[in-house]
Amino acid sequence: MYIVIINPNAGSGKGKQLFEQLKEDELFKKKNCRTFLTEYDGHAERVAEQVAAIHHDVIKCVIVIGGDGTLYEVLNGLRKHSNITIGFIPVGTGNDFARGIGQSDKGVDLFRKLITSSDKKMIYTGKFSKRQSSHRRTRLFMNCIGFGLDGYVASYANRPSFRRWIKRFRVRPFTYPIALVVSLMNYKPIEMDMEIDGVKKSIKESMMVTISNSPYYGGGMNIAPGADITKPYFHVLIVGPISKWKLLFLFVTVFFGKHTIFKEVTQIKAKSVKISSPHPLVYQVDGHVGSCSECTIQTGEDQRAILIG
Ligand SMILES: Nc1ncnc2c1ncn2[C@@H]1O[C@H](COP(=O)(O)OP(=O)(O)OP(=O)(O)O)[C@@H](O)[C@H]1O
Repeated sequence: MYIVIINPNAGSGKGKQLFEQLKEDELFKKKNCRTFLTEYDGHAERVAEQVAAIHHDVIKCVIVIGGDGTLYEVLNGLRKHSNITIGFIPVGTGNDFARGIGQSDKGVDLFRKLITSSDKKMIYTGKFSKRQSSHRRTRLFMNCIGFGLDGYVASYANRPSFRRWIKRFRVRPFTYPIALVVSLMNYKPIEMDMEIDGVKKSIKESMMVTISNSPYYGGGMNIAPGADITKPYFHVLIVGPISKWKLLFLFVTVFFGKHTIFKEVTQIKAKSVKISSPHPLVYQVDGHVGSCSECTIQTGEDQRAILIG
């Protein structure tokens, strides 16, 4: 059985457009895919969880049609069923997961490839656990988790009014760069303590810390050049104190993966990172925004098969 979970709103309506095309596709009709359209934030996760609980032994693959945020939700909905393969058709704003695994096909063609081929990639999913008041909550992620400026940019980019503006002026590929420029205006560096593979590091001032499983984020920014989701370690990037103008310039070079040559940038490979701060830290994880004062991030344990077509 194929399960297809579609976010119709992803990519400002691209999800819905693709669904309309798929409904006319012979292979889609023949395979009798069970299709679910998401209706709200968190719906994809609920659907994936419920469907897997009932049909886990007959599901061939869960195909996600959406952006990285929808993929993140489905991954978490399936977290008790690591044997279920995921297929992903990107129709989002950023599409960084697909870029990271080198998937260039799109739309109906990609759907046909995923259904007819059995080529899979085993990937490591990241895991983060934050302390919220008295309890801990563990979640999985595909691409990256970023603290500080990263969180502010994602939060701005997710605002419905900003998304409407982006759609109106047809500047969707520039969603994250524009959000970055606006967020930077009022941004203040963060203070934190880190523990990287057990080694303590106290950071008085940092613009951002990004822990990446995959090279890209923000719609094609090569934030962790060389990161590989099939390897059991993260690329941790720490940007120290830096002027706002220089940081803007640094972000131009991120598209070419050249930002690591700046003296303010430190890049470390690690399996486990612990972050704590006396102040709430805003973060983004695969485009979802949150805040916490302590977080542990790990990789190397959870593996999952991804259909690559
Ligand atoms: N029907 C819906 N209406 C509004 N929001 C939705 C709906 N379905 C899902 N969502 C929420 O929209 C969020 C963003 O969607 P998604 O990430 O798929 O697209 P995107 O933001 O365009 O792409 P990207 O993450 O690649 O930048 C999802 O994480 C989910 O919480």
